Amino acid sequence: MGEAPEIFEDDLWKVFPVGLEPESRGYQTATILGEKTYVIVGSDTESSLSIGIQVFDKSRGKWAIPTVLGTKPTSCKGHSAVLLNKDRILILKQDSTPDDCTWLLEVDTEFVREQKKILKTEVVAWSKGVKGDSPKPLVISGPSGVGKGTLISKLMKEFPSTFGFSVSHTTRALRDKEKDGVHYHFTERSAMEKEIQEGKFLEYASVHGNLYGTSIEAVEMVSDAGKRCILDIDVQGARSVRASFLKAIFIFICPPSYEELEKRLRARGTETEEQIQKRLRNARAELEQGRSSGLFDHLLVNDDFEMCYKSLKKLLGLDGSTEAICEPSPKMVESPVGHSVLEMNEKVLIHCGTAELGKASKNLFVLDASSLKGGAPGRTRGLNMYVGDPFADRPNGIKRLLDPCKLSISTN
Ligand SMILES: Nc1nc2c(ncn2[C@@H]2O[C@H](COP(=O)(O)OP(=O)(O)O)[C@@H](O)[C@H]2O)c(=O)[nH]1
Ligand SMILES: Nc1ncnc2c1ncn2[C@@H]1O[C@H](COP(=O)(O)OP(=O)(O)O)[C@@H](O)[C@H]1O
Repeated sequence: MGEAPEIFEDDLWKVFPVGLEPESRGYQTATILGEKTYVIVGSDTESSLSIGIQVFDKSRGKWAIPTVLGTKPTSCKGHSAVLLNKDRILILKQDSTPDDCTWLLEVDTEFVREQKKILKTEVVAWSKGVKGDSPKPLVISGPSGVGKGTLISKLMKEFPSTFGFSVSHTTRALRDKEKDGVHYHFTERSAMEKEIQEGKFLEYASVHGNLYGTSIEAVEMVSDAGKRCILDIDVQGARSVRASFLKAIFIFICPPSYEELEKRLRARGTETEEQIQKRLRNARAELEQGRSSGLFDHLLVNDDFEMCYKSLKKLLGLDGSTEAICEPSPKMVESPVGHSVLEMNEKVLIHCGTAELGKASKNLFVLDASSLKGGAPGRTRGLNMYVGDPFADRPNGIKRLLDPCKLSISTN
């Protein structure tokens, strides 16, 4: 599927890189941006369920295999590709589920340009397209034993469909009552370091002698479910998130006194004396930074637990008794089963590929890409799809189509 420019028909395949000669490729699209042509090759054979990318630089007459960042889509029976905003390629996967059909390959966005400078190679980056926006995540920090976990658990219990927890990775040992994949992803240091190298983490830090980190996927999975993501991370991590692409609300929890903090840590009984001493030493620096750095939007003192919980709910606008954070839950873009696409002024026309004559006009969808948010290394949000006609607001425009074809298109 997708339009391959003429140049590919004969000439380029003669110089196509080893391993991607015509016989071995399943299907491909070619998208031109300036001097570069991005060839996206998919295969739906069982041995190779992946999408590969090659870049042809016309000015140098050379092919390059770029460094590919971000979570990649799995392959499918075919895809359409269209250049969007002159910096990314919109990919619609054929025959895929609604939550997996829309992907973006960034080829010249700010993020990609930055990565090209750092890595000194050709770089492209994937992100998944998601309909609507997501609620701003909450970053909650504070010294060990201050009560972060207790506050977060209570909030999630009272508002289960509003909040979701970002499950961090850590190299520390599992405590009694903790579950792998629920409280943390307990992992080996070497495996975690490898994933950090691969750009899969939003932030990471060495805390009390162990490595902790938030994967991009951990946050995006909560947002995909339409929930506000809560990150329980240390001050170093909060600083990294502040500097990242993620726009969040930063809350610092303080103890009423250092002595009370020590009392709570001991009463919890989950650490050895040596570990308690280490946590208490670190608490001094954390409290200083948390209180004075200007990093946090809100400071809460956890003296009386119920009072502190009430203050937390108040600042989140949850002091009413019902569960209500009035932000729309994002839904994945739903797309037609088979299609061809064409880009016009930030609107993408998607033509449903049924062969039935006379029904063609009913199968026109418009994807509005004029207010995209986010992007690699996370999700691209703000893609909106509707049935209709992009010229509807023009005097001589084609009549707006309101008759959805058999496919369901979700709206906000
Ligand atoms: N930077 C960072 N810190 C984390 C992450 N997950 C947990 N932490 C922090 O690591 C510290 C230790 O956490 P933990 O071992 O669960 O002990 P606790 O805070 O005493 O319950 C706390 O300050 C957490 O906020 C993470 O993904 N990134
Ligand atoms: N306001 C409070 N007053 C007294 N004890 C508290 C209060 N908040 C939390 N705790 C207790 O302090 C201990 C540490 O709390 P926890 O939530 O595990 O801290 P953190 O996640 O910040 O390390 C727990 O045993 C918890 O029950």
